[in-house]
Amino acid sequence: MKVAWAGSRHAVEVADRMACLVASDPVFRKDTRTMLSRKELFKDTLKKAAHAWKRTVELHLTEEEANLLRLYIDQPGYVDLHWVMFVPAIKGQGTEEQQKKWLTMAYKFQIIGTYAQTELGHGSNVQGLETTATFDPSTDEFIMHSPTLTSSKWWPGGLGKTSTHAVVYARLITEGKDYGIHGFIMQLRSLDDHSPLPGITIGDIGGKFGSGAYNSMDNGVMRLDHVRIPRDQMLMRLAQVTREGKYVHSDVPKQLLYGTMVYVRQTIVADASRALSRAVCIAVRYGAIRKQFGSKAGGPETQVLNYKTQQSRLFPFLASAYAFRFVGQWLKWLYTDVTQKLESKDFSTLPEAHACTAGLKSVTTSATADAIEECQKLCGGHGYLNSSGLPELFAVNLPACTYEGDNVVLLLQVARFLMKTVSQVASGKQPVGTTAYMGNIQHLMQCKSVVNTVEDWLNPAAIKEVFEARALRMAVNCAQNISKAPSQEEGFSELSPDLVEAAVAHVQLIIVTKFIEKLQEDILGHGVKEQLQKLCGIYALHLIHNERLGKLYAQVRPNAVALVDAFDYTDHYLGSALGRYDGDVYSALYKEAWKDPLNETVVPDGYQEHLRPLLKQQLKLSRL
Ligand SMILES: CCCCC/C=C\C/C=C\C/C=C\C/C=C\C/C=C\C=C\C(=O)SCCNC(=O)CCNC(=O)[C@H](O)C(C)(C)COP(=O)(O)OP(=O)(O)OC[C@H]1O[C@@H](n2cnc3c(N)ncnc32)[C@H](O)[C@@H]1OP(=O)(O)O
Ligand SMILES: Cc1cc2nc3c(=O)[nH]c(=O)nc-3n(C[C@H](O)[C@H](O)[C@H](O)COP(=O)(O)OP(=O)(O)OC[C@H]3O[C@@H](n4cnc5c(N)ncnc54)[C@H](O)[C@@H]3O)c2cc1C
Repeated sequence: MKVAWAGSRHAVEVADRMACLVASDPVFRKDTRTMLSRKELFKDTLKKAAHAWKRTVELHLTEEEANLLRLYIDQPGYVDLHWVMFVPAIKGQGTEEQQKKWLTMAYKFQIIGTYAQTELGHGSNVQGLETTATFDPSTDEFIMHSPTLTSSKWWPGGLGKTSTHAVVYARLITEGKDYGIHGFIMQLRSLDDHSPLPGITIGDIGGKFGSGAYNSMDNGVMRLDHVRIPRDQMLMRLAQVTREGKYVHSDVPKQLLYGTMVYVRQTIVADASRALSRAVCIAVRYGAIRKQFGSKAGGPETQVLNYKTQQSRLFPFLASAYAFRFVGQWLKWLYTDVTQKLESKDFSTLPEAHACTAGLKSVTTSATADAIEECQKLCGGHGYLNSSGLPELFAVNLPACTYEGDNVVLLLQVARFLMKTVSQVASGKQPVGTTAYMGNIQHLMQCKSVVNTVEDWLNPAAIKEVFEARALRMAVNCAQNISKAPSQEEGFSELSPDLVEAAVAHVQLIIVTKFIEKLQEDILGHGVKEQLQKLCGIYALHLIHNERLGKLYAQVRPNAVALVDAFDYTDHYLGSALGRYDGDVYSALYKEAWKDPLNETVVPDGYQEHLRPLLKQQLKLSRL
């Protein structure tokens, strides 16, 4: 089962090695992280990142191993933005020459970069960004400026205190004309003493939700006051400005400017499956240990995991963790395929890549955030403790519903793609890729229920057809209602709640389809495929509230712990007294409690000043 989850024996081996490397290194301890002040936590993050780099160099780690090291350290910090966004942005939007110059320094960590797109006034609406980059032909420079308060760059990770450079997105103005948003490389801080360069005001935007969590990341604010950069620091793969100031657009779609976001969205689907699997691992293992209430005859108490209500709340999340893992593996293939096609100037699959990355990022992160919160409740009071690992897991992963694109905004992008497809089908064009099912419109719009017997509900072909019919009917219904509106734009706006639902149905069809396709592969291990088939059934049927679920839950229960052990997480990475592999929950909870600084003294600070006088006064009053 480990191989099915990890993807290959090699992946299992590398993951185990990196997880143990982190778990065995005291510098990477994280059990006291939620007890640190914001400044202590930030400094701890700098220490960990520097140590991780040192170990990477000492051990000659590969890029795959170094990424896993960063992942198992599990502490958001500037390195994430450097590797996950700054480097990909230069790769995707820089010329060969610019890549050579800047990536050489970035790979050697001679500079630390971030991705500065969002502003105080605009995040979702990229075309509404206000920062300006005005070309000055007299000096062959761009003048980078924040013309308004709302144009302040706001949120970029690492911007506050660590990044020395950034890819800054700004309105390109030359010869008096505004050509819209383009990317520029800017140095922000001195490489000698780390002080901000002239004209740059920069700092952290302040504390964020949850203790520990994303507070390890210095999300920053930056204002630019007519800062000059050389013309060759405009990322010029997609468009150029000549020495004379002429704007020249390359023969590539302007949406490639958004390429970095598409890349990160596809990685986030894998992150969501990982975060969800961690929460499910904790809740399932704890549910097998925790006993509450026994038979009336005074028999042994019952494992809470045996309660049908616990199973009906928890097992869909177990199934979703596997479903998101498999669709994330497919999405990584799709992204790679589209990127290869782009190299040969084949842009035909760009819309599909945008719709799939946007839709899957949205659906998986929303489901994961909701599931982690529910896993906290599934663990009762102890799920609320930081030592359970669940509050921090929730706090770190909740923003994934917003960063890299607000989930509703992204679903509306999917809806736009679906409406275009429906109109193309109406004009006789055969859809391909993830919308191919829409070409079967006659059959799917009229087909009676393809599932008549209870057993049909476990027939993958029948389930797939049910999800195709559901998605198609919702999309066609929206298209028909939009066509009745005074204009396409008004109709789209009026129908946007329904369009979001139709987009979710389409994305859930993709997830179900990829789970079914995964089960058609050779899957190693005795009985593994059968278990995955049950999880596929649970994932699909829980989305349409089917009465077969109870039987499936009962069939999965005996293997539930084995299914979460297959995630192969160390206790260090799981970071949970409830989810420990050895199940020694109560002694772990008790031990963790005493680490809290509040327990450093038996009589608490503040007693003499505030509690003792009060108690004495009340005692005196009671004797009057
Ligand atoms: C982080 C640490 C965690 C610790 C754990 C450790 C390790 C974990 C491993 C790695 C970390 C993983 C993840 C962490 C990474 C990120 C988190 C941290 C940082 C976050 C960074 C950010 O948030 S960066 C900023 C993100 N911002 C956005 O996403 C903005 C969203 N808005 C947009 O994308 C656009 O504004 C828009 C798409 C909504 C609208 O764009 P617009 O230009 O207005 O276009 P239209 O809507 O008019 O459409 C025009 C046509 O273009 C098509 N299109 C739009 N977008 C794209 C695209 N991206 N690709 C291709 N095509 C696109 C659109 O479909 C239209 O086409 P048609 O005209 O044919 O319909
Ligand atoms: C932890 C974290 C890290 C981040 N890191 C970075 C970073 O490194 N670099 C960077 O550039 N940015 C970063 N961001 C910013 C992030 O990308 C934006 O917050 C995100 O794109 C959402 O944009 P917004 O904040 O403007 O939300 P808004 O768009 O203002 O959303 C507010 C509400 O308006 C709704 N809404 C907006 N437009 C529409 C519409 N057309 N139709 C219907 N509803 C709509 C949304 O659904 C939402 O409910 C980060 C954010 C977070 C939380």
